[in-house]
Amino acid sequence: MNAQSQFPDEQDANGGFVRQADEFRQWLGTPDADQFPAVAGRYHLYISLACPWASRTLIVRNVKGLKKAISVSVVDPIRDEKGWAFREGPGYGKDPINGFNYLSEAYFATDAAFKGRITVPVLWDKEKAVIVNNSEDDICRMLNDDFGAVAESSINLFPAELEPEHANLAQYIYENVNNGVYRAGFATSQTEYNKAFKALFAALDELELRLSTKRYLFGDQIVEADWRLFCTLVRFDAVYHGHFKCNLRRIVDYPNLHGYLLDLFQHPGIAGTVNFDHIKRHYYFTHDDINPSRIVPLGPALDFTAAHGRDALSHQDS
Ligand SMILES: N[C@@H](CCC(=O)N[C@@H](CS)C(=O)NCC(=O)O)C(=O)O
Repeated sequence: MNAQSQFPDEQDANGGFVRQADEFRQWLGTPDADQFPAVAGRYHLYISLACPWASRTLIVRNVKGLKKAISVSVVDPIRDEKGWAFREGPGYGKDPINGFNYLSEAYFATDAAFKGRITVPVLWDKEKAVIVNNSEDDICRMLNDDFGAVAESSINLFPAELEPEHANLAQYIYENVNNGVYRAGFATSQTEYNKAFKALFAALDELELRLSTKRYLFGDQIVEADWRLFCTLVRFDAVYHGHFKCNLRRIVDYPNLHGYLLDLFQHPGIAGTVNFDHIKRHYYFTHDDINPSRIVPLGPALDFTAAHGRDALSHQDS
């Protein structure tokens, strides 16, 4: 018999965690350009700084130079039975756009019959007052592709010449690392936990090797898959290692992954997207099936300002 699941609707018969599909998948610019033109000032991102999926959208917004064009608000990291809420606190605040108390209000304003889990990130259209999209993959792609000259940076996080390898690696990272830590943490049977755990550490070993000769996943250029991997790595030692029982090794035990993590953390616009108070309080407090005492550990000591030593790998290949 399997243990009680954190999300009973997202559990298979073997005790494996099967994530729900994103519900809102409309696109900015073409082909829905009349509906949702990609213009400055019209869209708002609702995020949690605890959430790895939402943080990726914030990172893409920052590195693309869309801070002025797309506004952001941050929910309270503590999610209770009413879901994500807007309250005043350190690093989060009230909803400046709609005055919502709960993120669920955005979902029900868009679809009164919505029945799934209320998740971040959400890309909100201030003009139509609806959710455009709640898939972080779609949102990252739209922020990269669709804002043209509105984006202050011309960096391309999805270079055409790297496809399809980039998409394949992103999918591999999603399955084994980003969602792999959740599959380990939310498993309700030993067998499913073991499977997720082994796949996760096999993937980390493979990525460690890959990063021994390349500064970033594809050489000198930072692409979306790097930020995707970063969002899990930066949370790993603080929460996944303990809370999700991903404890074969820590990221500090992998010389290349650790240096790579520090390198990305120290990239302009990134450190401010990482909030360990939100990250730790969210995971340890909110998943009460996994941590019923809701005690938030005080450690580990982490130093993201240490020298990363990765510059030497630049220009070696790619
Ligand atoms: N859209 C993402 C998932 C987003 C997601 O699950 N976000 C979490 C926070 S990390 C959330 O909002 N959870 C709300 C809940 O569990 O009720 C995906 O399907 O891959």
